[in-house]
Amino acid sequence: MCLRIAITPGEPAGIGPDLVIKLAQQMWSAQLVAVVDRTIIEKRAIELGESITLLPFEAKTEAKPAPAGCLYYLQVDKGTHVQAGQLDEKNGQYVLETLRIASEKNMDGTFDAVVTGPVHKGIINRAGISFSGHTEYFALQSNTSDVVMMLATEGLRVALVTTHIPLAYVSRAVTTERLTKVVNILHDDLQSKFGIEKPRVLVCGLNPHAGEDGHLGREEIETITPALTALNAQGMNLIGPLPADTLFQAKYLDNADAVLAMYHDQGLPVLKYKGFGNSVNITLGLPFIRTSVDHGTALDLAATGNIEVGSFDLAIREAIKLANKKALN
Ligand SMILES: NC(=O)c1ccc[n+]([C@@H]2O[C@H](COP(=O)([O-])OP(=O)(O)OC[C@H]3O[C@@H](n4cnc5c(N)ncnc54)[C@H](O)[C@@H]3O)[C@@H](O)[C@H]2O)c1
Ligand SMILES: N[C@H](C(=O)O)[C@H](O)COP(=O)(O)O
Repeated sequence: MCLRIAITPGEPAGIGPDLVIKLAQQMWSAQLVAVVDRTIIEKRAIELGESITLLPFEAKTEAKPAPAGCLYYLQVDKGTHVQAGQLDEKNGQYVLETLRIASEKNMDGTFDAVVTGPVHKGIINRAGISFSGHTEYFALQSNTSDVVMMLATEGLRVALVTTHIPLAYVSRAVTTERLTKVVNILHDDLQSKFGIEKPRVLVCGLNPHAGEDGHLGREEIETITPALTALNAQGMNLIGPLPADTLFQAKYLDNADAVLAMYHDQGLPVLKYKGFGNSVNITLGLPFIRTSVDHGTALDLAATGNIEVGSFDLAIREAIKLANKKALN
């Protein structure tokens, strides 16, 4: 069976189109379908000096991979002219529309997964649309109340209790209810998607030194420890809350399947320091498979050809692997 994978290149002024063009130079085992305005790809290919043949996607025909140098596309009309490196809010709605279509067509079974290129959250908001990230957007589109952001690189997986919220809101967002839901989603997906029978998860504290017995904050005593105790009583293997500044060392990580961080910049800088460009972002708990790159729009590099494709390549491979596993179950 040939899988069908939707690819959203993301912000058109960023490196998403470049990544798609470069990765289409090889033949994939699945049918990759870019959800995009074809003129963006054609123009960027000329700017990069790459050749690419675009093939219209037809859902009714049998899925088959495109030959190297070719790419299937599903047309979505852009809002305005695209200049590499120059954000334009008139394309904000266009970017969102590519995500909406990818989501809808994953929900209806047209696609087996979606791999997203980087979007610029700021310009979408400037277009008048409240948007904090793909993770939250896909949750909303698929009517899923709770999802979990997890990034993975060789030897390290980091999942987050909270995602794209201001730091000032984090303490209030780390509730027993949210922790319980996140741990359950993480546990289930580590088992079902990654084949880990009894996941062992290291859980960070929220405060410096995990609160230092309450002298540096009480969230560990009042919220995190009781939640972990209750979940461990149900048979989970959660270790923590541990001081986040010292848990990221081989001594602890070698025996762990994932780290659960309380907030974005507690866990992701460590993950990206270890594996930037070679990591994948996976949304857990969604009704469909979604992977993404570990980097942003890199506006400074659009149309230069001077980009690393490692993370996008990994995101596609991971999506294919997860979709194959799902198809076998
Ligand atoms: N998956 C996503 O949609 C995603 C992920 C992260 C950030 N973002 C968004 O991207 C925008 C820009 O964020 P930023 O400037 O913090 O991060 P960035 O990743 O765009 O850039 C950080 C640095 O890394 C470099 N870089 C990034 N990707 C690269 C690649 N593939 N090859 C070579 N160099 C690369 C850039 O040139 C820059 O120097 C923000 O709006 C942010 O929210 C989106
Ligand atoms: N938090 C992600 C990262 O740092 O790589 C990134 O902003 C993308 O998030 P979404 O997948 O929710 O867009």
